[in-house]
Amino acid sequence: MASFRVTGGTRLQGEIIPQGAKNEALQILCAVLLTPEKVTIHKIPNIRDVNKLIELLSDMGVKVEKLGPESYRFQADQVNLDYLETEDFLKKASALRGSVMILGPLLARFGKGKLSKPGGDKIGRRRMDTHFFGFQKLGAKFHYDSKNEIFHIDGKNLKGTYMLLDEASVTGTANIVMAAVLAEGKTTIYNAACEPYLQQLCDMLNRMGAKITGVGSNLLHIDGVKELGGTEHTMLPDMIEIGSFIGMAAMTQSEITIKDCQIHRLGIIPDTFRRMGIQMEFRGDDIFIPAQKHYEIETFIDGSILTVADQIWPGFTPDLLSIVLVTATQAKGTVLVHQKMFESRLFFVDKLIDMGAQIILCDPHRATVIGLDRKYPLRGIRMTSPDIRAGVALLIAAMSANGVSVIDNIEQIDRGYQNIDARLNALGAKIERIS
Ligand SMILES: CC(=O)N[C@H]1[C@@H](OP(=O)(O)OP(=O)(O)OC[C@H]2O[C@@H](n3ccc(=O)[nH]c3=O)[C@H](O)[C@@H]2O)O[C@H](CO)[C@@H](O)[C@@H]1O
Ligand SMILES: C=C(OP(=O)(O)O)C(=O)O
Repeated sequence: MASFRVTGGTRLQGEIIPQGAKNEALQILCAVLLTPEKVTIHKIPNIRDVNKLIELLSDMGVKVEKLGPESYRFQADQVNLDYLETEDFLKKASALRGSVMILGPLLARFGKGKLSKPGGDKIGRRRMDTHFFGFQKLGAKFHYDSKNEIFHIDGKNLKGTYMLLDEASVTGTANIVMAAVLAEGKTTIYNAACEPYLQQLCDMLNRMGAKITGVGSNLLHIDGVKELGGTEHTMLPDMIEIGSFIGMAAMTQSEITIKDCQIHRLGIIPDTFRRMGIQMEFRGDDIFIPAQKHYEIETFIDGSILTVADQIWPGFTPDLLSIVLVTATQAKGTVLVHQKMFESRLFFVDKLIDMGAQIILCDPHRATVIGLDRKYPLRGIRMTSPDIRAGVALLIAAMSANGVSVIDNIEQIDRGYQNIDARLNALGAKIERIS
């Protein structure tokens, strides 16, 4: 297990380019299985989860050609379905959450799919019922081998239908859309998730010949087609990384410019950080954040405590709540952070409390942060990163703290943040990777 040794108290300065979006990449990479033709993808982040998925695709027989540091070409013209029967496949697939999205394409194109329980963050219950209900509505048969924790899905000749999803699951919607594009007839998906990741996936599928309308809304209409062709696709900048950099700049009193953010695709993210008192300026498509000694959290109009809660898109993404929370620890004012979706994502606050932050964990879903307004800096400590976003929140806390911190289990951070130590050190951070 590797660790970061972080010397706190340094200010960052300069420009940083966000990586391609992790959660978009996981969807887009799975979609290459839908066609025997070549698919070229740009701005693929060089992160653990994405690299594991590329390796899995390659082991399944997909031809993978690296064209440049962030560009690859894939061709799934000879997928080896026998590989799905191996222990190696089950083990590799269960190493990340995103692997679940190979099921939709496999079902659509080959009439069957199989997967062991996917990995990803241990942030509470992460059910997958929506995925399988959707496949079943399209006519597939689902079987769960509970002893070995293996999901089986079978069904040739999928038929389009109407479905109302029981929840707007992000990966669930992606999976069902990828199964439905090759089903016969019309599929309507209501209560679909509509994150930019999904908009990008649908746009890419349409370029491959799919017929999807309603993209960006929670009502998707899909006219099934017989086959899909190749295409070229470029990933959006990672909005979670952008939000992480905004919080990091505020906490460390740094002046940074986040380049090429595609601001119009960030939804409510910039406004949410503004409500935390963080100044930012849009300069074309860059976000400039000035060094700020103080930032004051707004109250609601009636004077009551601001609540920042997660919601399905276009609400505030749950993946940035840990960043909002850590940023609030040095703000002036109070905020209630309400993590509705996951029940184990706020427990990392005990580490921030050890560092000197004033936080009351009201229950597993809600934490009240009383900002210190920099009257007392956080203290460096040794801690473990429990999940990807808490990991970066702890990194931000350590960068702002007095003294040295050690963060263990940084594999969690490496899952989703590309070369983060080197990129931040280039701006003046002092982060050392130790093993
Ligand atoms: C690889 C990937 O893309 N992972 C993202 C994806 O995970 P993932 O697709 O696994 O998450 P889901 O959208 O399925 O669900 C997230 C959680 O929220 C709950 N839920 C979901 C929808 C809803 O309307 N109400 C509700 O309570 C679910 O039961 C689950 O506990 O979406 C999550 C929610 O944005 C993000 O945190 C993950 O980073
Ligand atoms: C929870 C996350 O990832 P995963 O779904 O891959 O665990 C995340 O990206 O914040």
